[in-house]
Amino acid sequence: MIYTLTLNPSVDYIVKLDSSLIMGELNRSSNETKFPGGKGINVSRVLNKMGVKSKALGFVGGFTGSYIEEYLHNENIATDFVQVKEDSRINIKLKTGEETEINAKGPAITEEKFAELKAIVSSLTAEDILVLAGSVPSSLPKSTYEEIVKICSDNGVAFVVDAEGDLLLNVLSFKPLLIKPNHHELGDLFGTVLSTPEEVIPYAKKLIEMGAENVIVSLAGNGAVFVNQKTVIVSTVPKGEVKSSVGAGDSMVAGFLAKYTELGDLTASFQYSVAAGSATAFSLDLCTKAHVEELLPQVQIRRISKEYR
Ligand SMILES: Nc1ncnc2c1ncn2[C@@H]1O[C@H](COP(=O)(O)OP(=O)(O)OP(=O)(O)O)[C@@H](O)[C@H]1O
Ligand SMILES: O=P(O)(O)OC[C@@]1(O)O[C@H](CO)[C@@H](O)[C@@H]1O
Repeated sequence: MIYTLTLNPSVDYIVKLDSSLIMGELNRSSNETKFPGGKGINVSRVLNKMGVKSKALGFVGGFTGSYIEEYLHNENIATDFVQVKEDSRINIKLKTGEETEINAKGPAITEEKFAELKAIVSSLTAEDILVLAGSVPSSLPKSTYEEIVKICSDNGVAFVVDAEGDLLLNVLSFKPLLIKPNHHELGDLFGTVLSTPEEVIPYAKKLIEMGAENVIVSLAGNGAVFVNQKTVIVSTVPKGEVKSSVGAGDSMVAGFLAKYTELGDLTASFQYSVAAGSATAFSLDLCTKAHVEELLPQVQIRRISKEYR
C-alpha cells in the first residue's frame, strides 16, 4: 500500500483576476475555486485518478480539516489523519497572468499529536511505500522528517521525499527510493543556479552519491532529468498552455509511483511522471489519467551515456 504524509494540509483557494493585482486597492476576482491541497494529498488524489489506492496521513483540524477529509472520502481516498485543535490552513493561489502564492503557517501541532502520527507510521511494513511531501509546520521539531524516515528505515519501508533544503539533505543517508527537486531547489542545495538539463545532471548525481536511489529533477517547461546509479535520462516536456502549475510536481511523484508499482520499469515510470506533471500544469485541478496518456507520446526520452560520467 502507498501512504502519503502531508504534515501541513491546506485548502487551496484559487483566485483569478482578469487584470493585475492593485496593491492597496479593492480587487474583485473573476473566478474562484477551491481544492484540498498539500503535497502528499495531491499525490494521493493523482494516484487515485490512476486507479492506484493510497492512504493519506497527516494532521487536519477545524472546518477546513473536515472539508479536506470529506473531499478525499468523496473521491474514495482512504485517510488516517491525526485531528488537531486549530484549523488546517488556507493557501491562496492568485492567478493574474502570473502565479502568486501565499501559503499559510498552519495549525500548531503538540508533542502528543506528533507521537500519535509516529505511531501510525510505525505500523507500516516492508510491503508499503511512504511519500513524505511538503513543508513541516513550525511547531514541529526541525528533525521531524528525519525522525519519520528513521522509523521507515528501521521497518524496511521504502520512502519518497519531495521537500526542500535541509529537509531533503538530512534524509538522503536513509536512502530514499525517489526524490524530486526542481532545478531551482537543486541549485539552492549547492549554492548555484541551474538552467538546463545538462547543467542539472552533475548535481543530480551528487544526490545519488549522498544516498538517494533515484532522482527526478524537473525544469518546468524545459524538460526533466532522471538519474540513478546506472543511468541518466533526459526528457522533453509536452507543449501546451499552463493553466495552473499547482500540484504539477506532486503529479510527477504520483505518476512515477503509479507506473513503478505497476511495472517496476524506471524509464517508463519517469516518462509517465513527466506526462502527469504536464497534464496537471495544463489543467486548473490535477491531471486525469486520460490526459496523461494523451500527452505521453510527447515525452521524448534521451538516454545519456558515458560522456556525462
Ligand atoms: N511550461 C510548461 N510546459 C509543459 N510542462 C510543464 C510546464 N511547467 C511545468 N510543467 C510540468 O510540470 C512538471 C513540474 O514542474 P516544475 O519543474 O515547475 O516542478 P515543481 O516546481 O515541483 O512544481 P510545482 O509547481 O508543483 O511546485 C514539469 O516537469 C512538467 O512536466
Ligand atoms: O507549504 P508547502 O507545504 O511547501 O506547500 C503547500 C502547497 O503549496 O503545495 C501544493 C502544491 O505542490 C499545494 O497544494 C499546497 O498549497
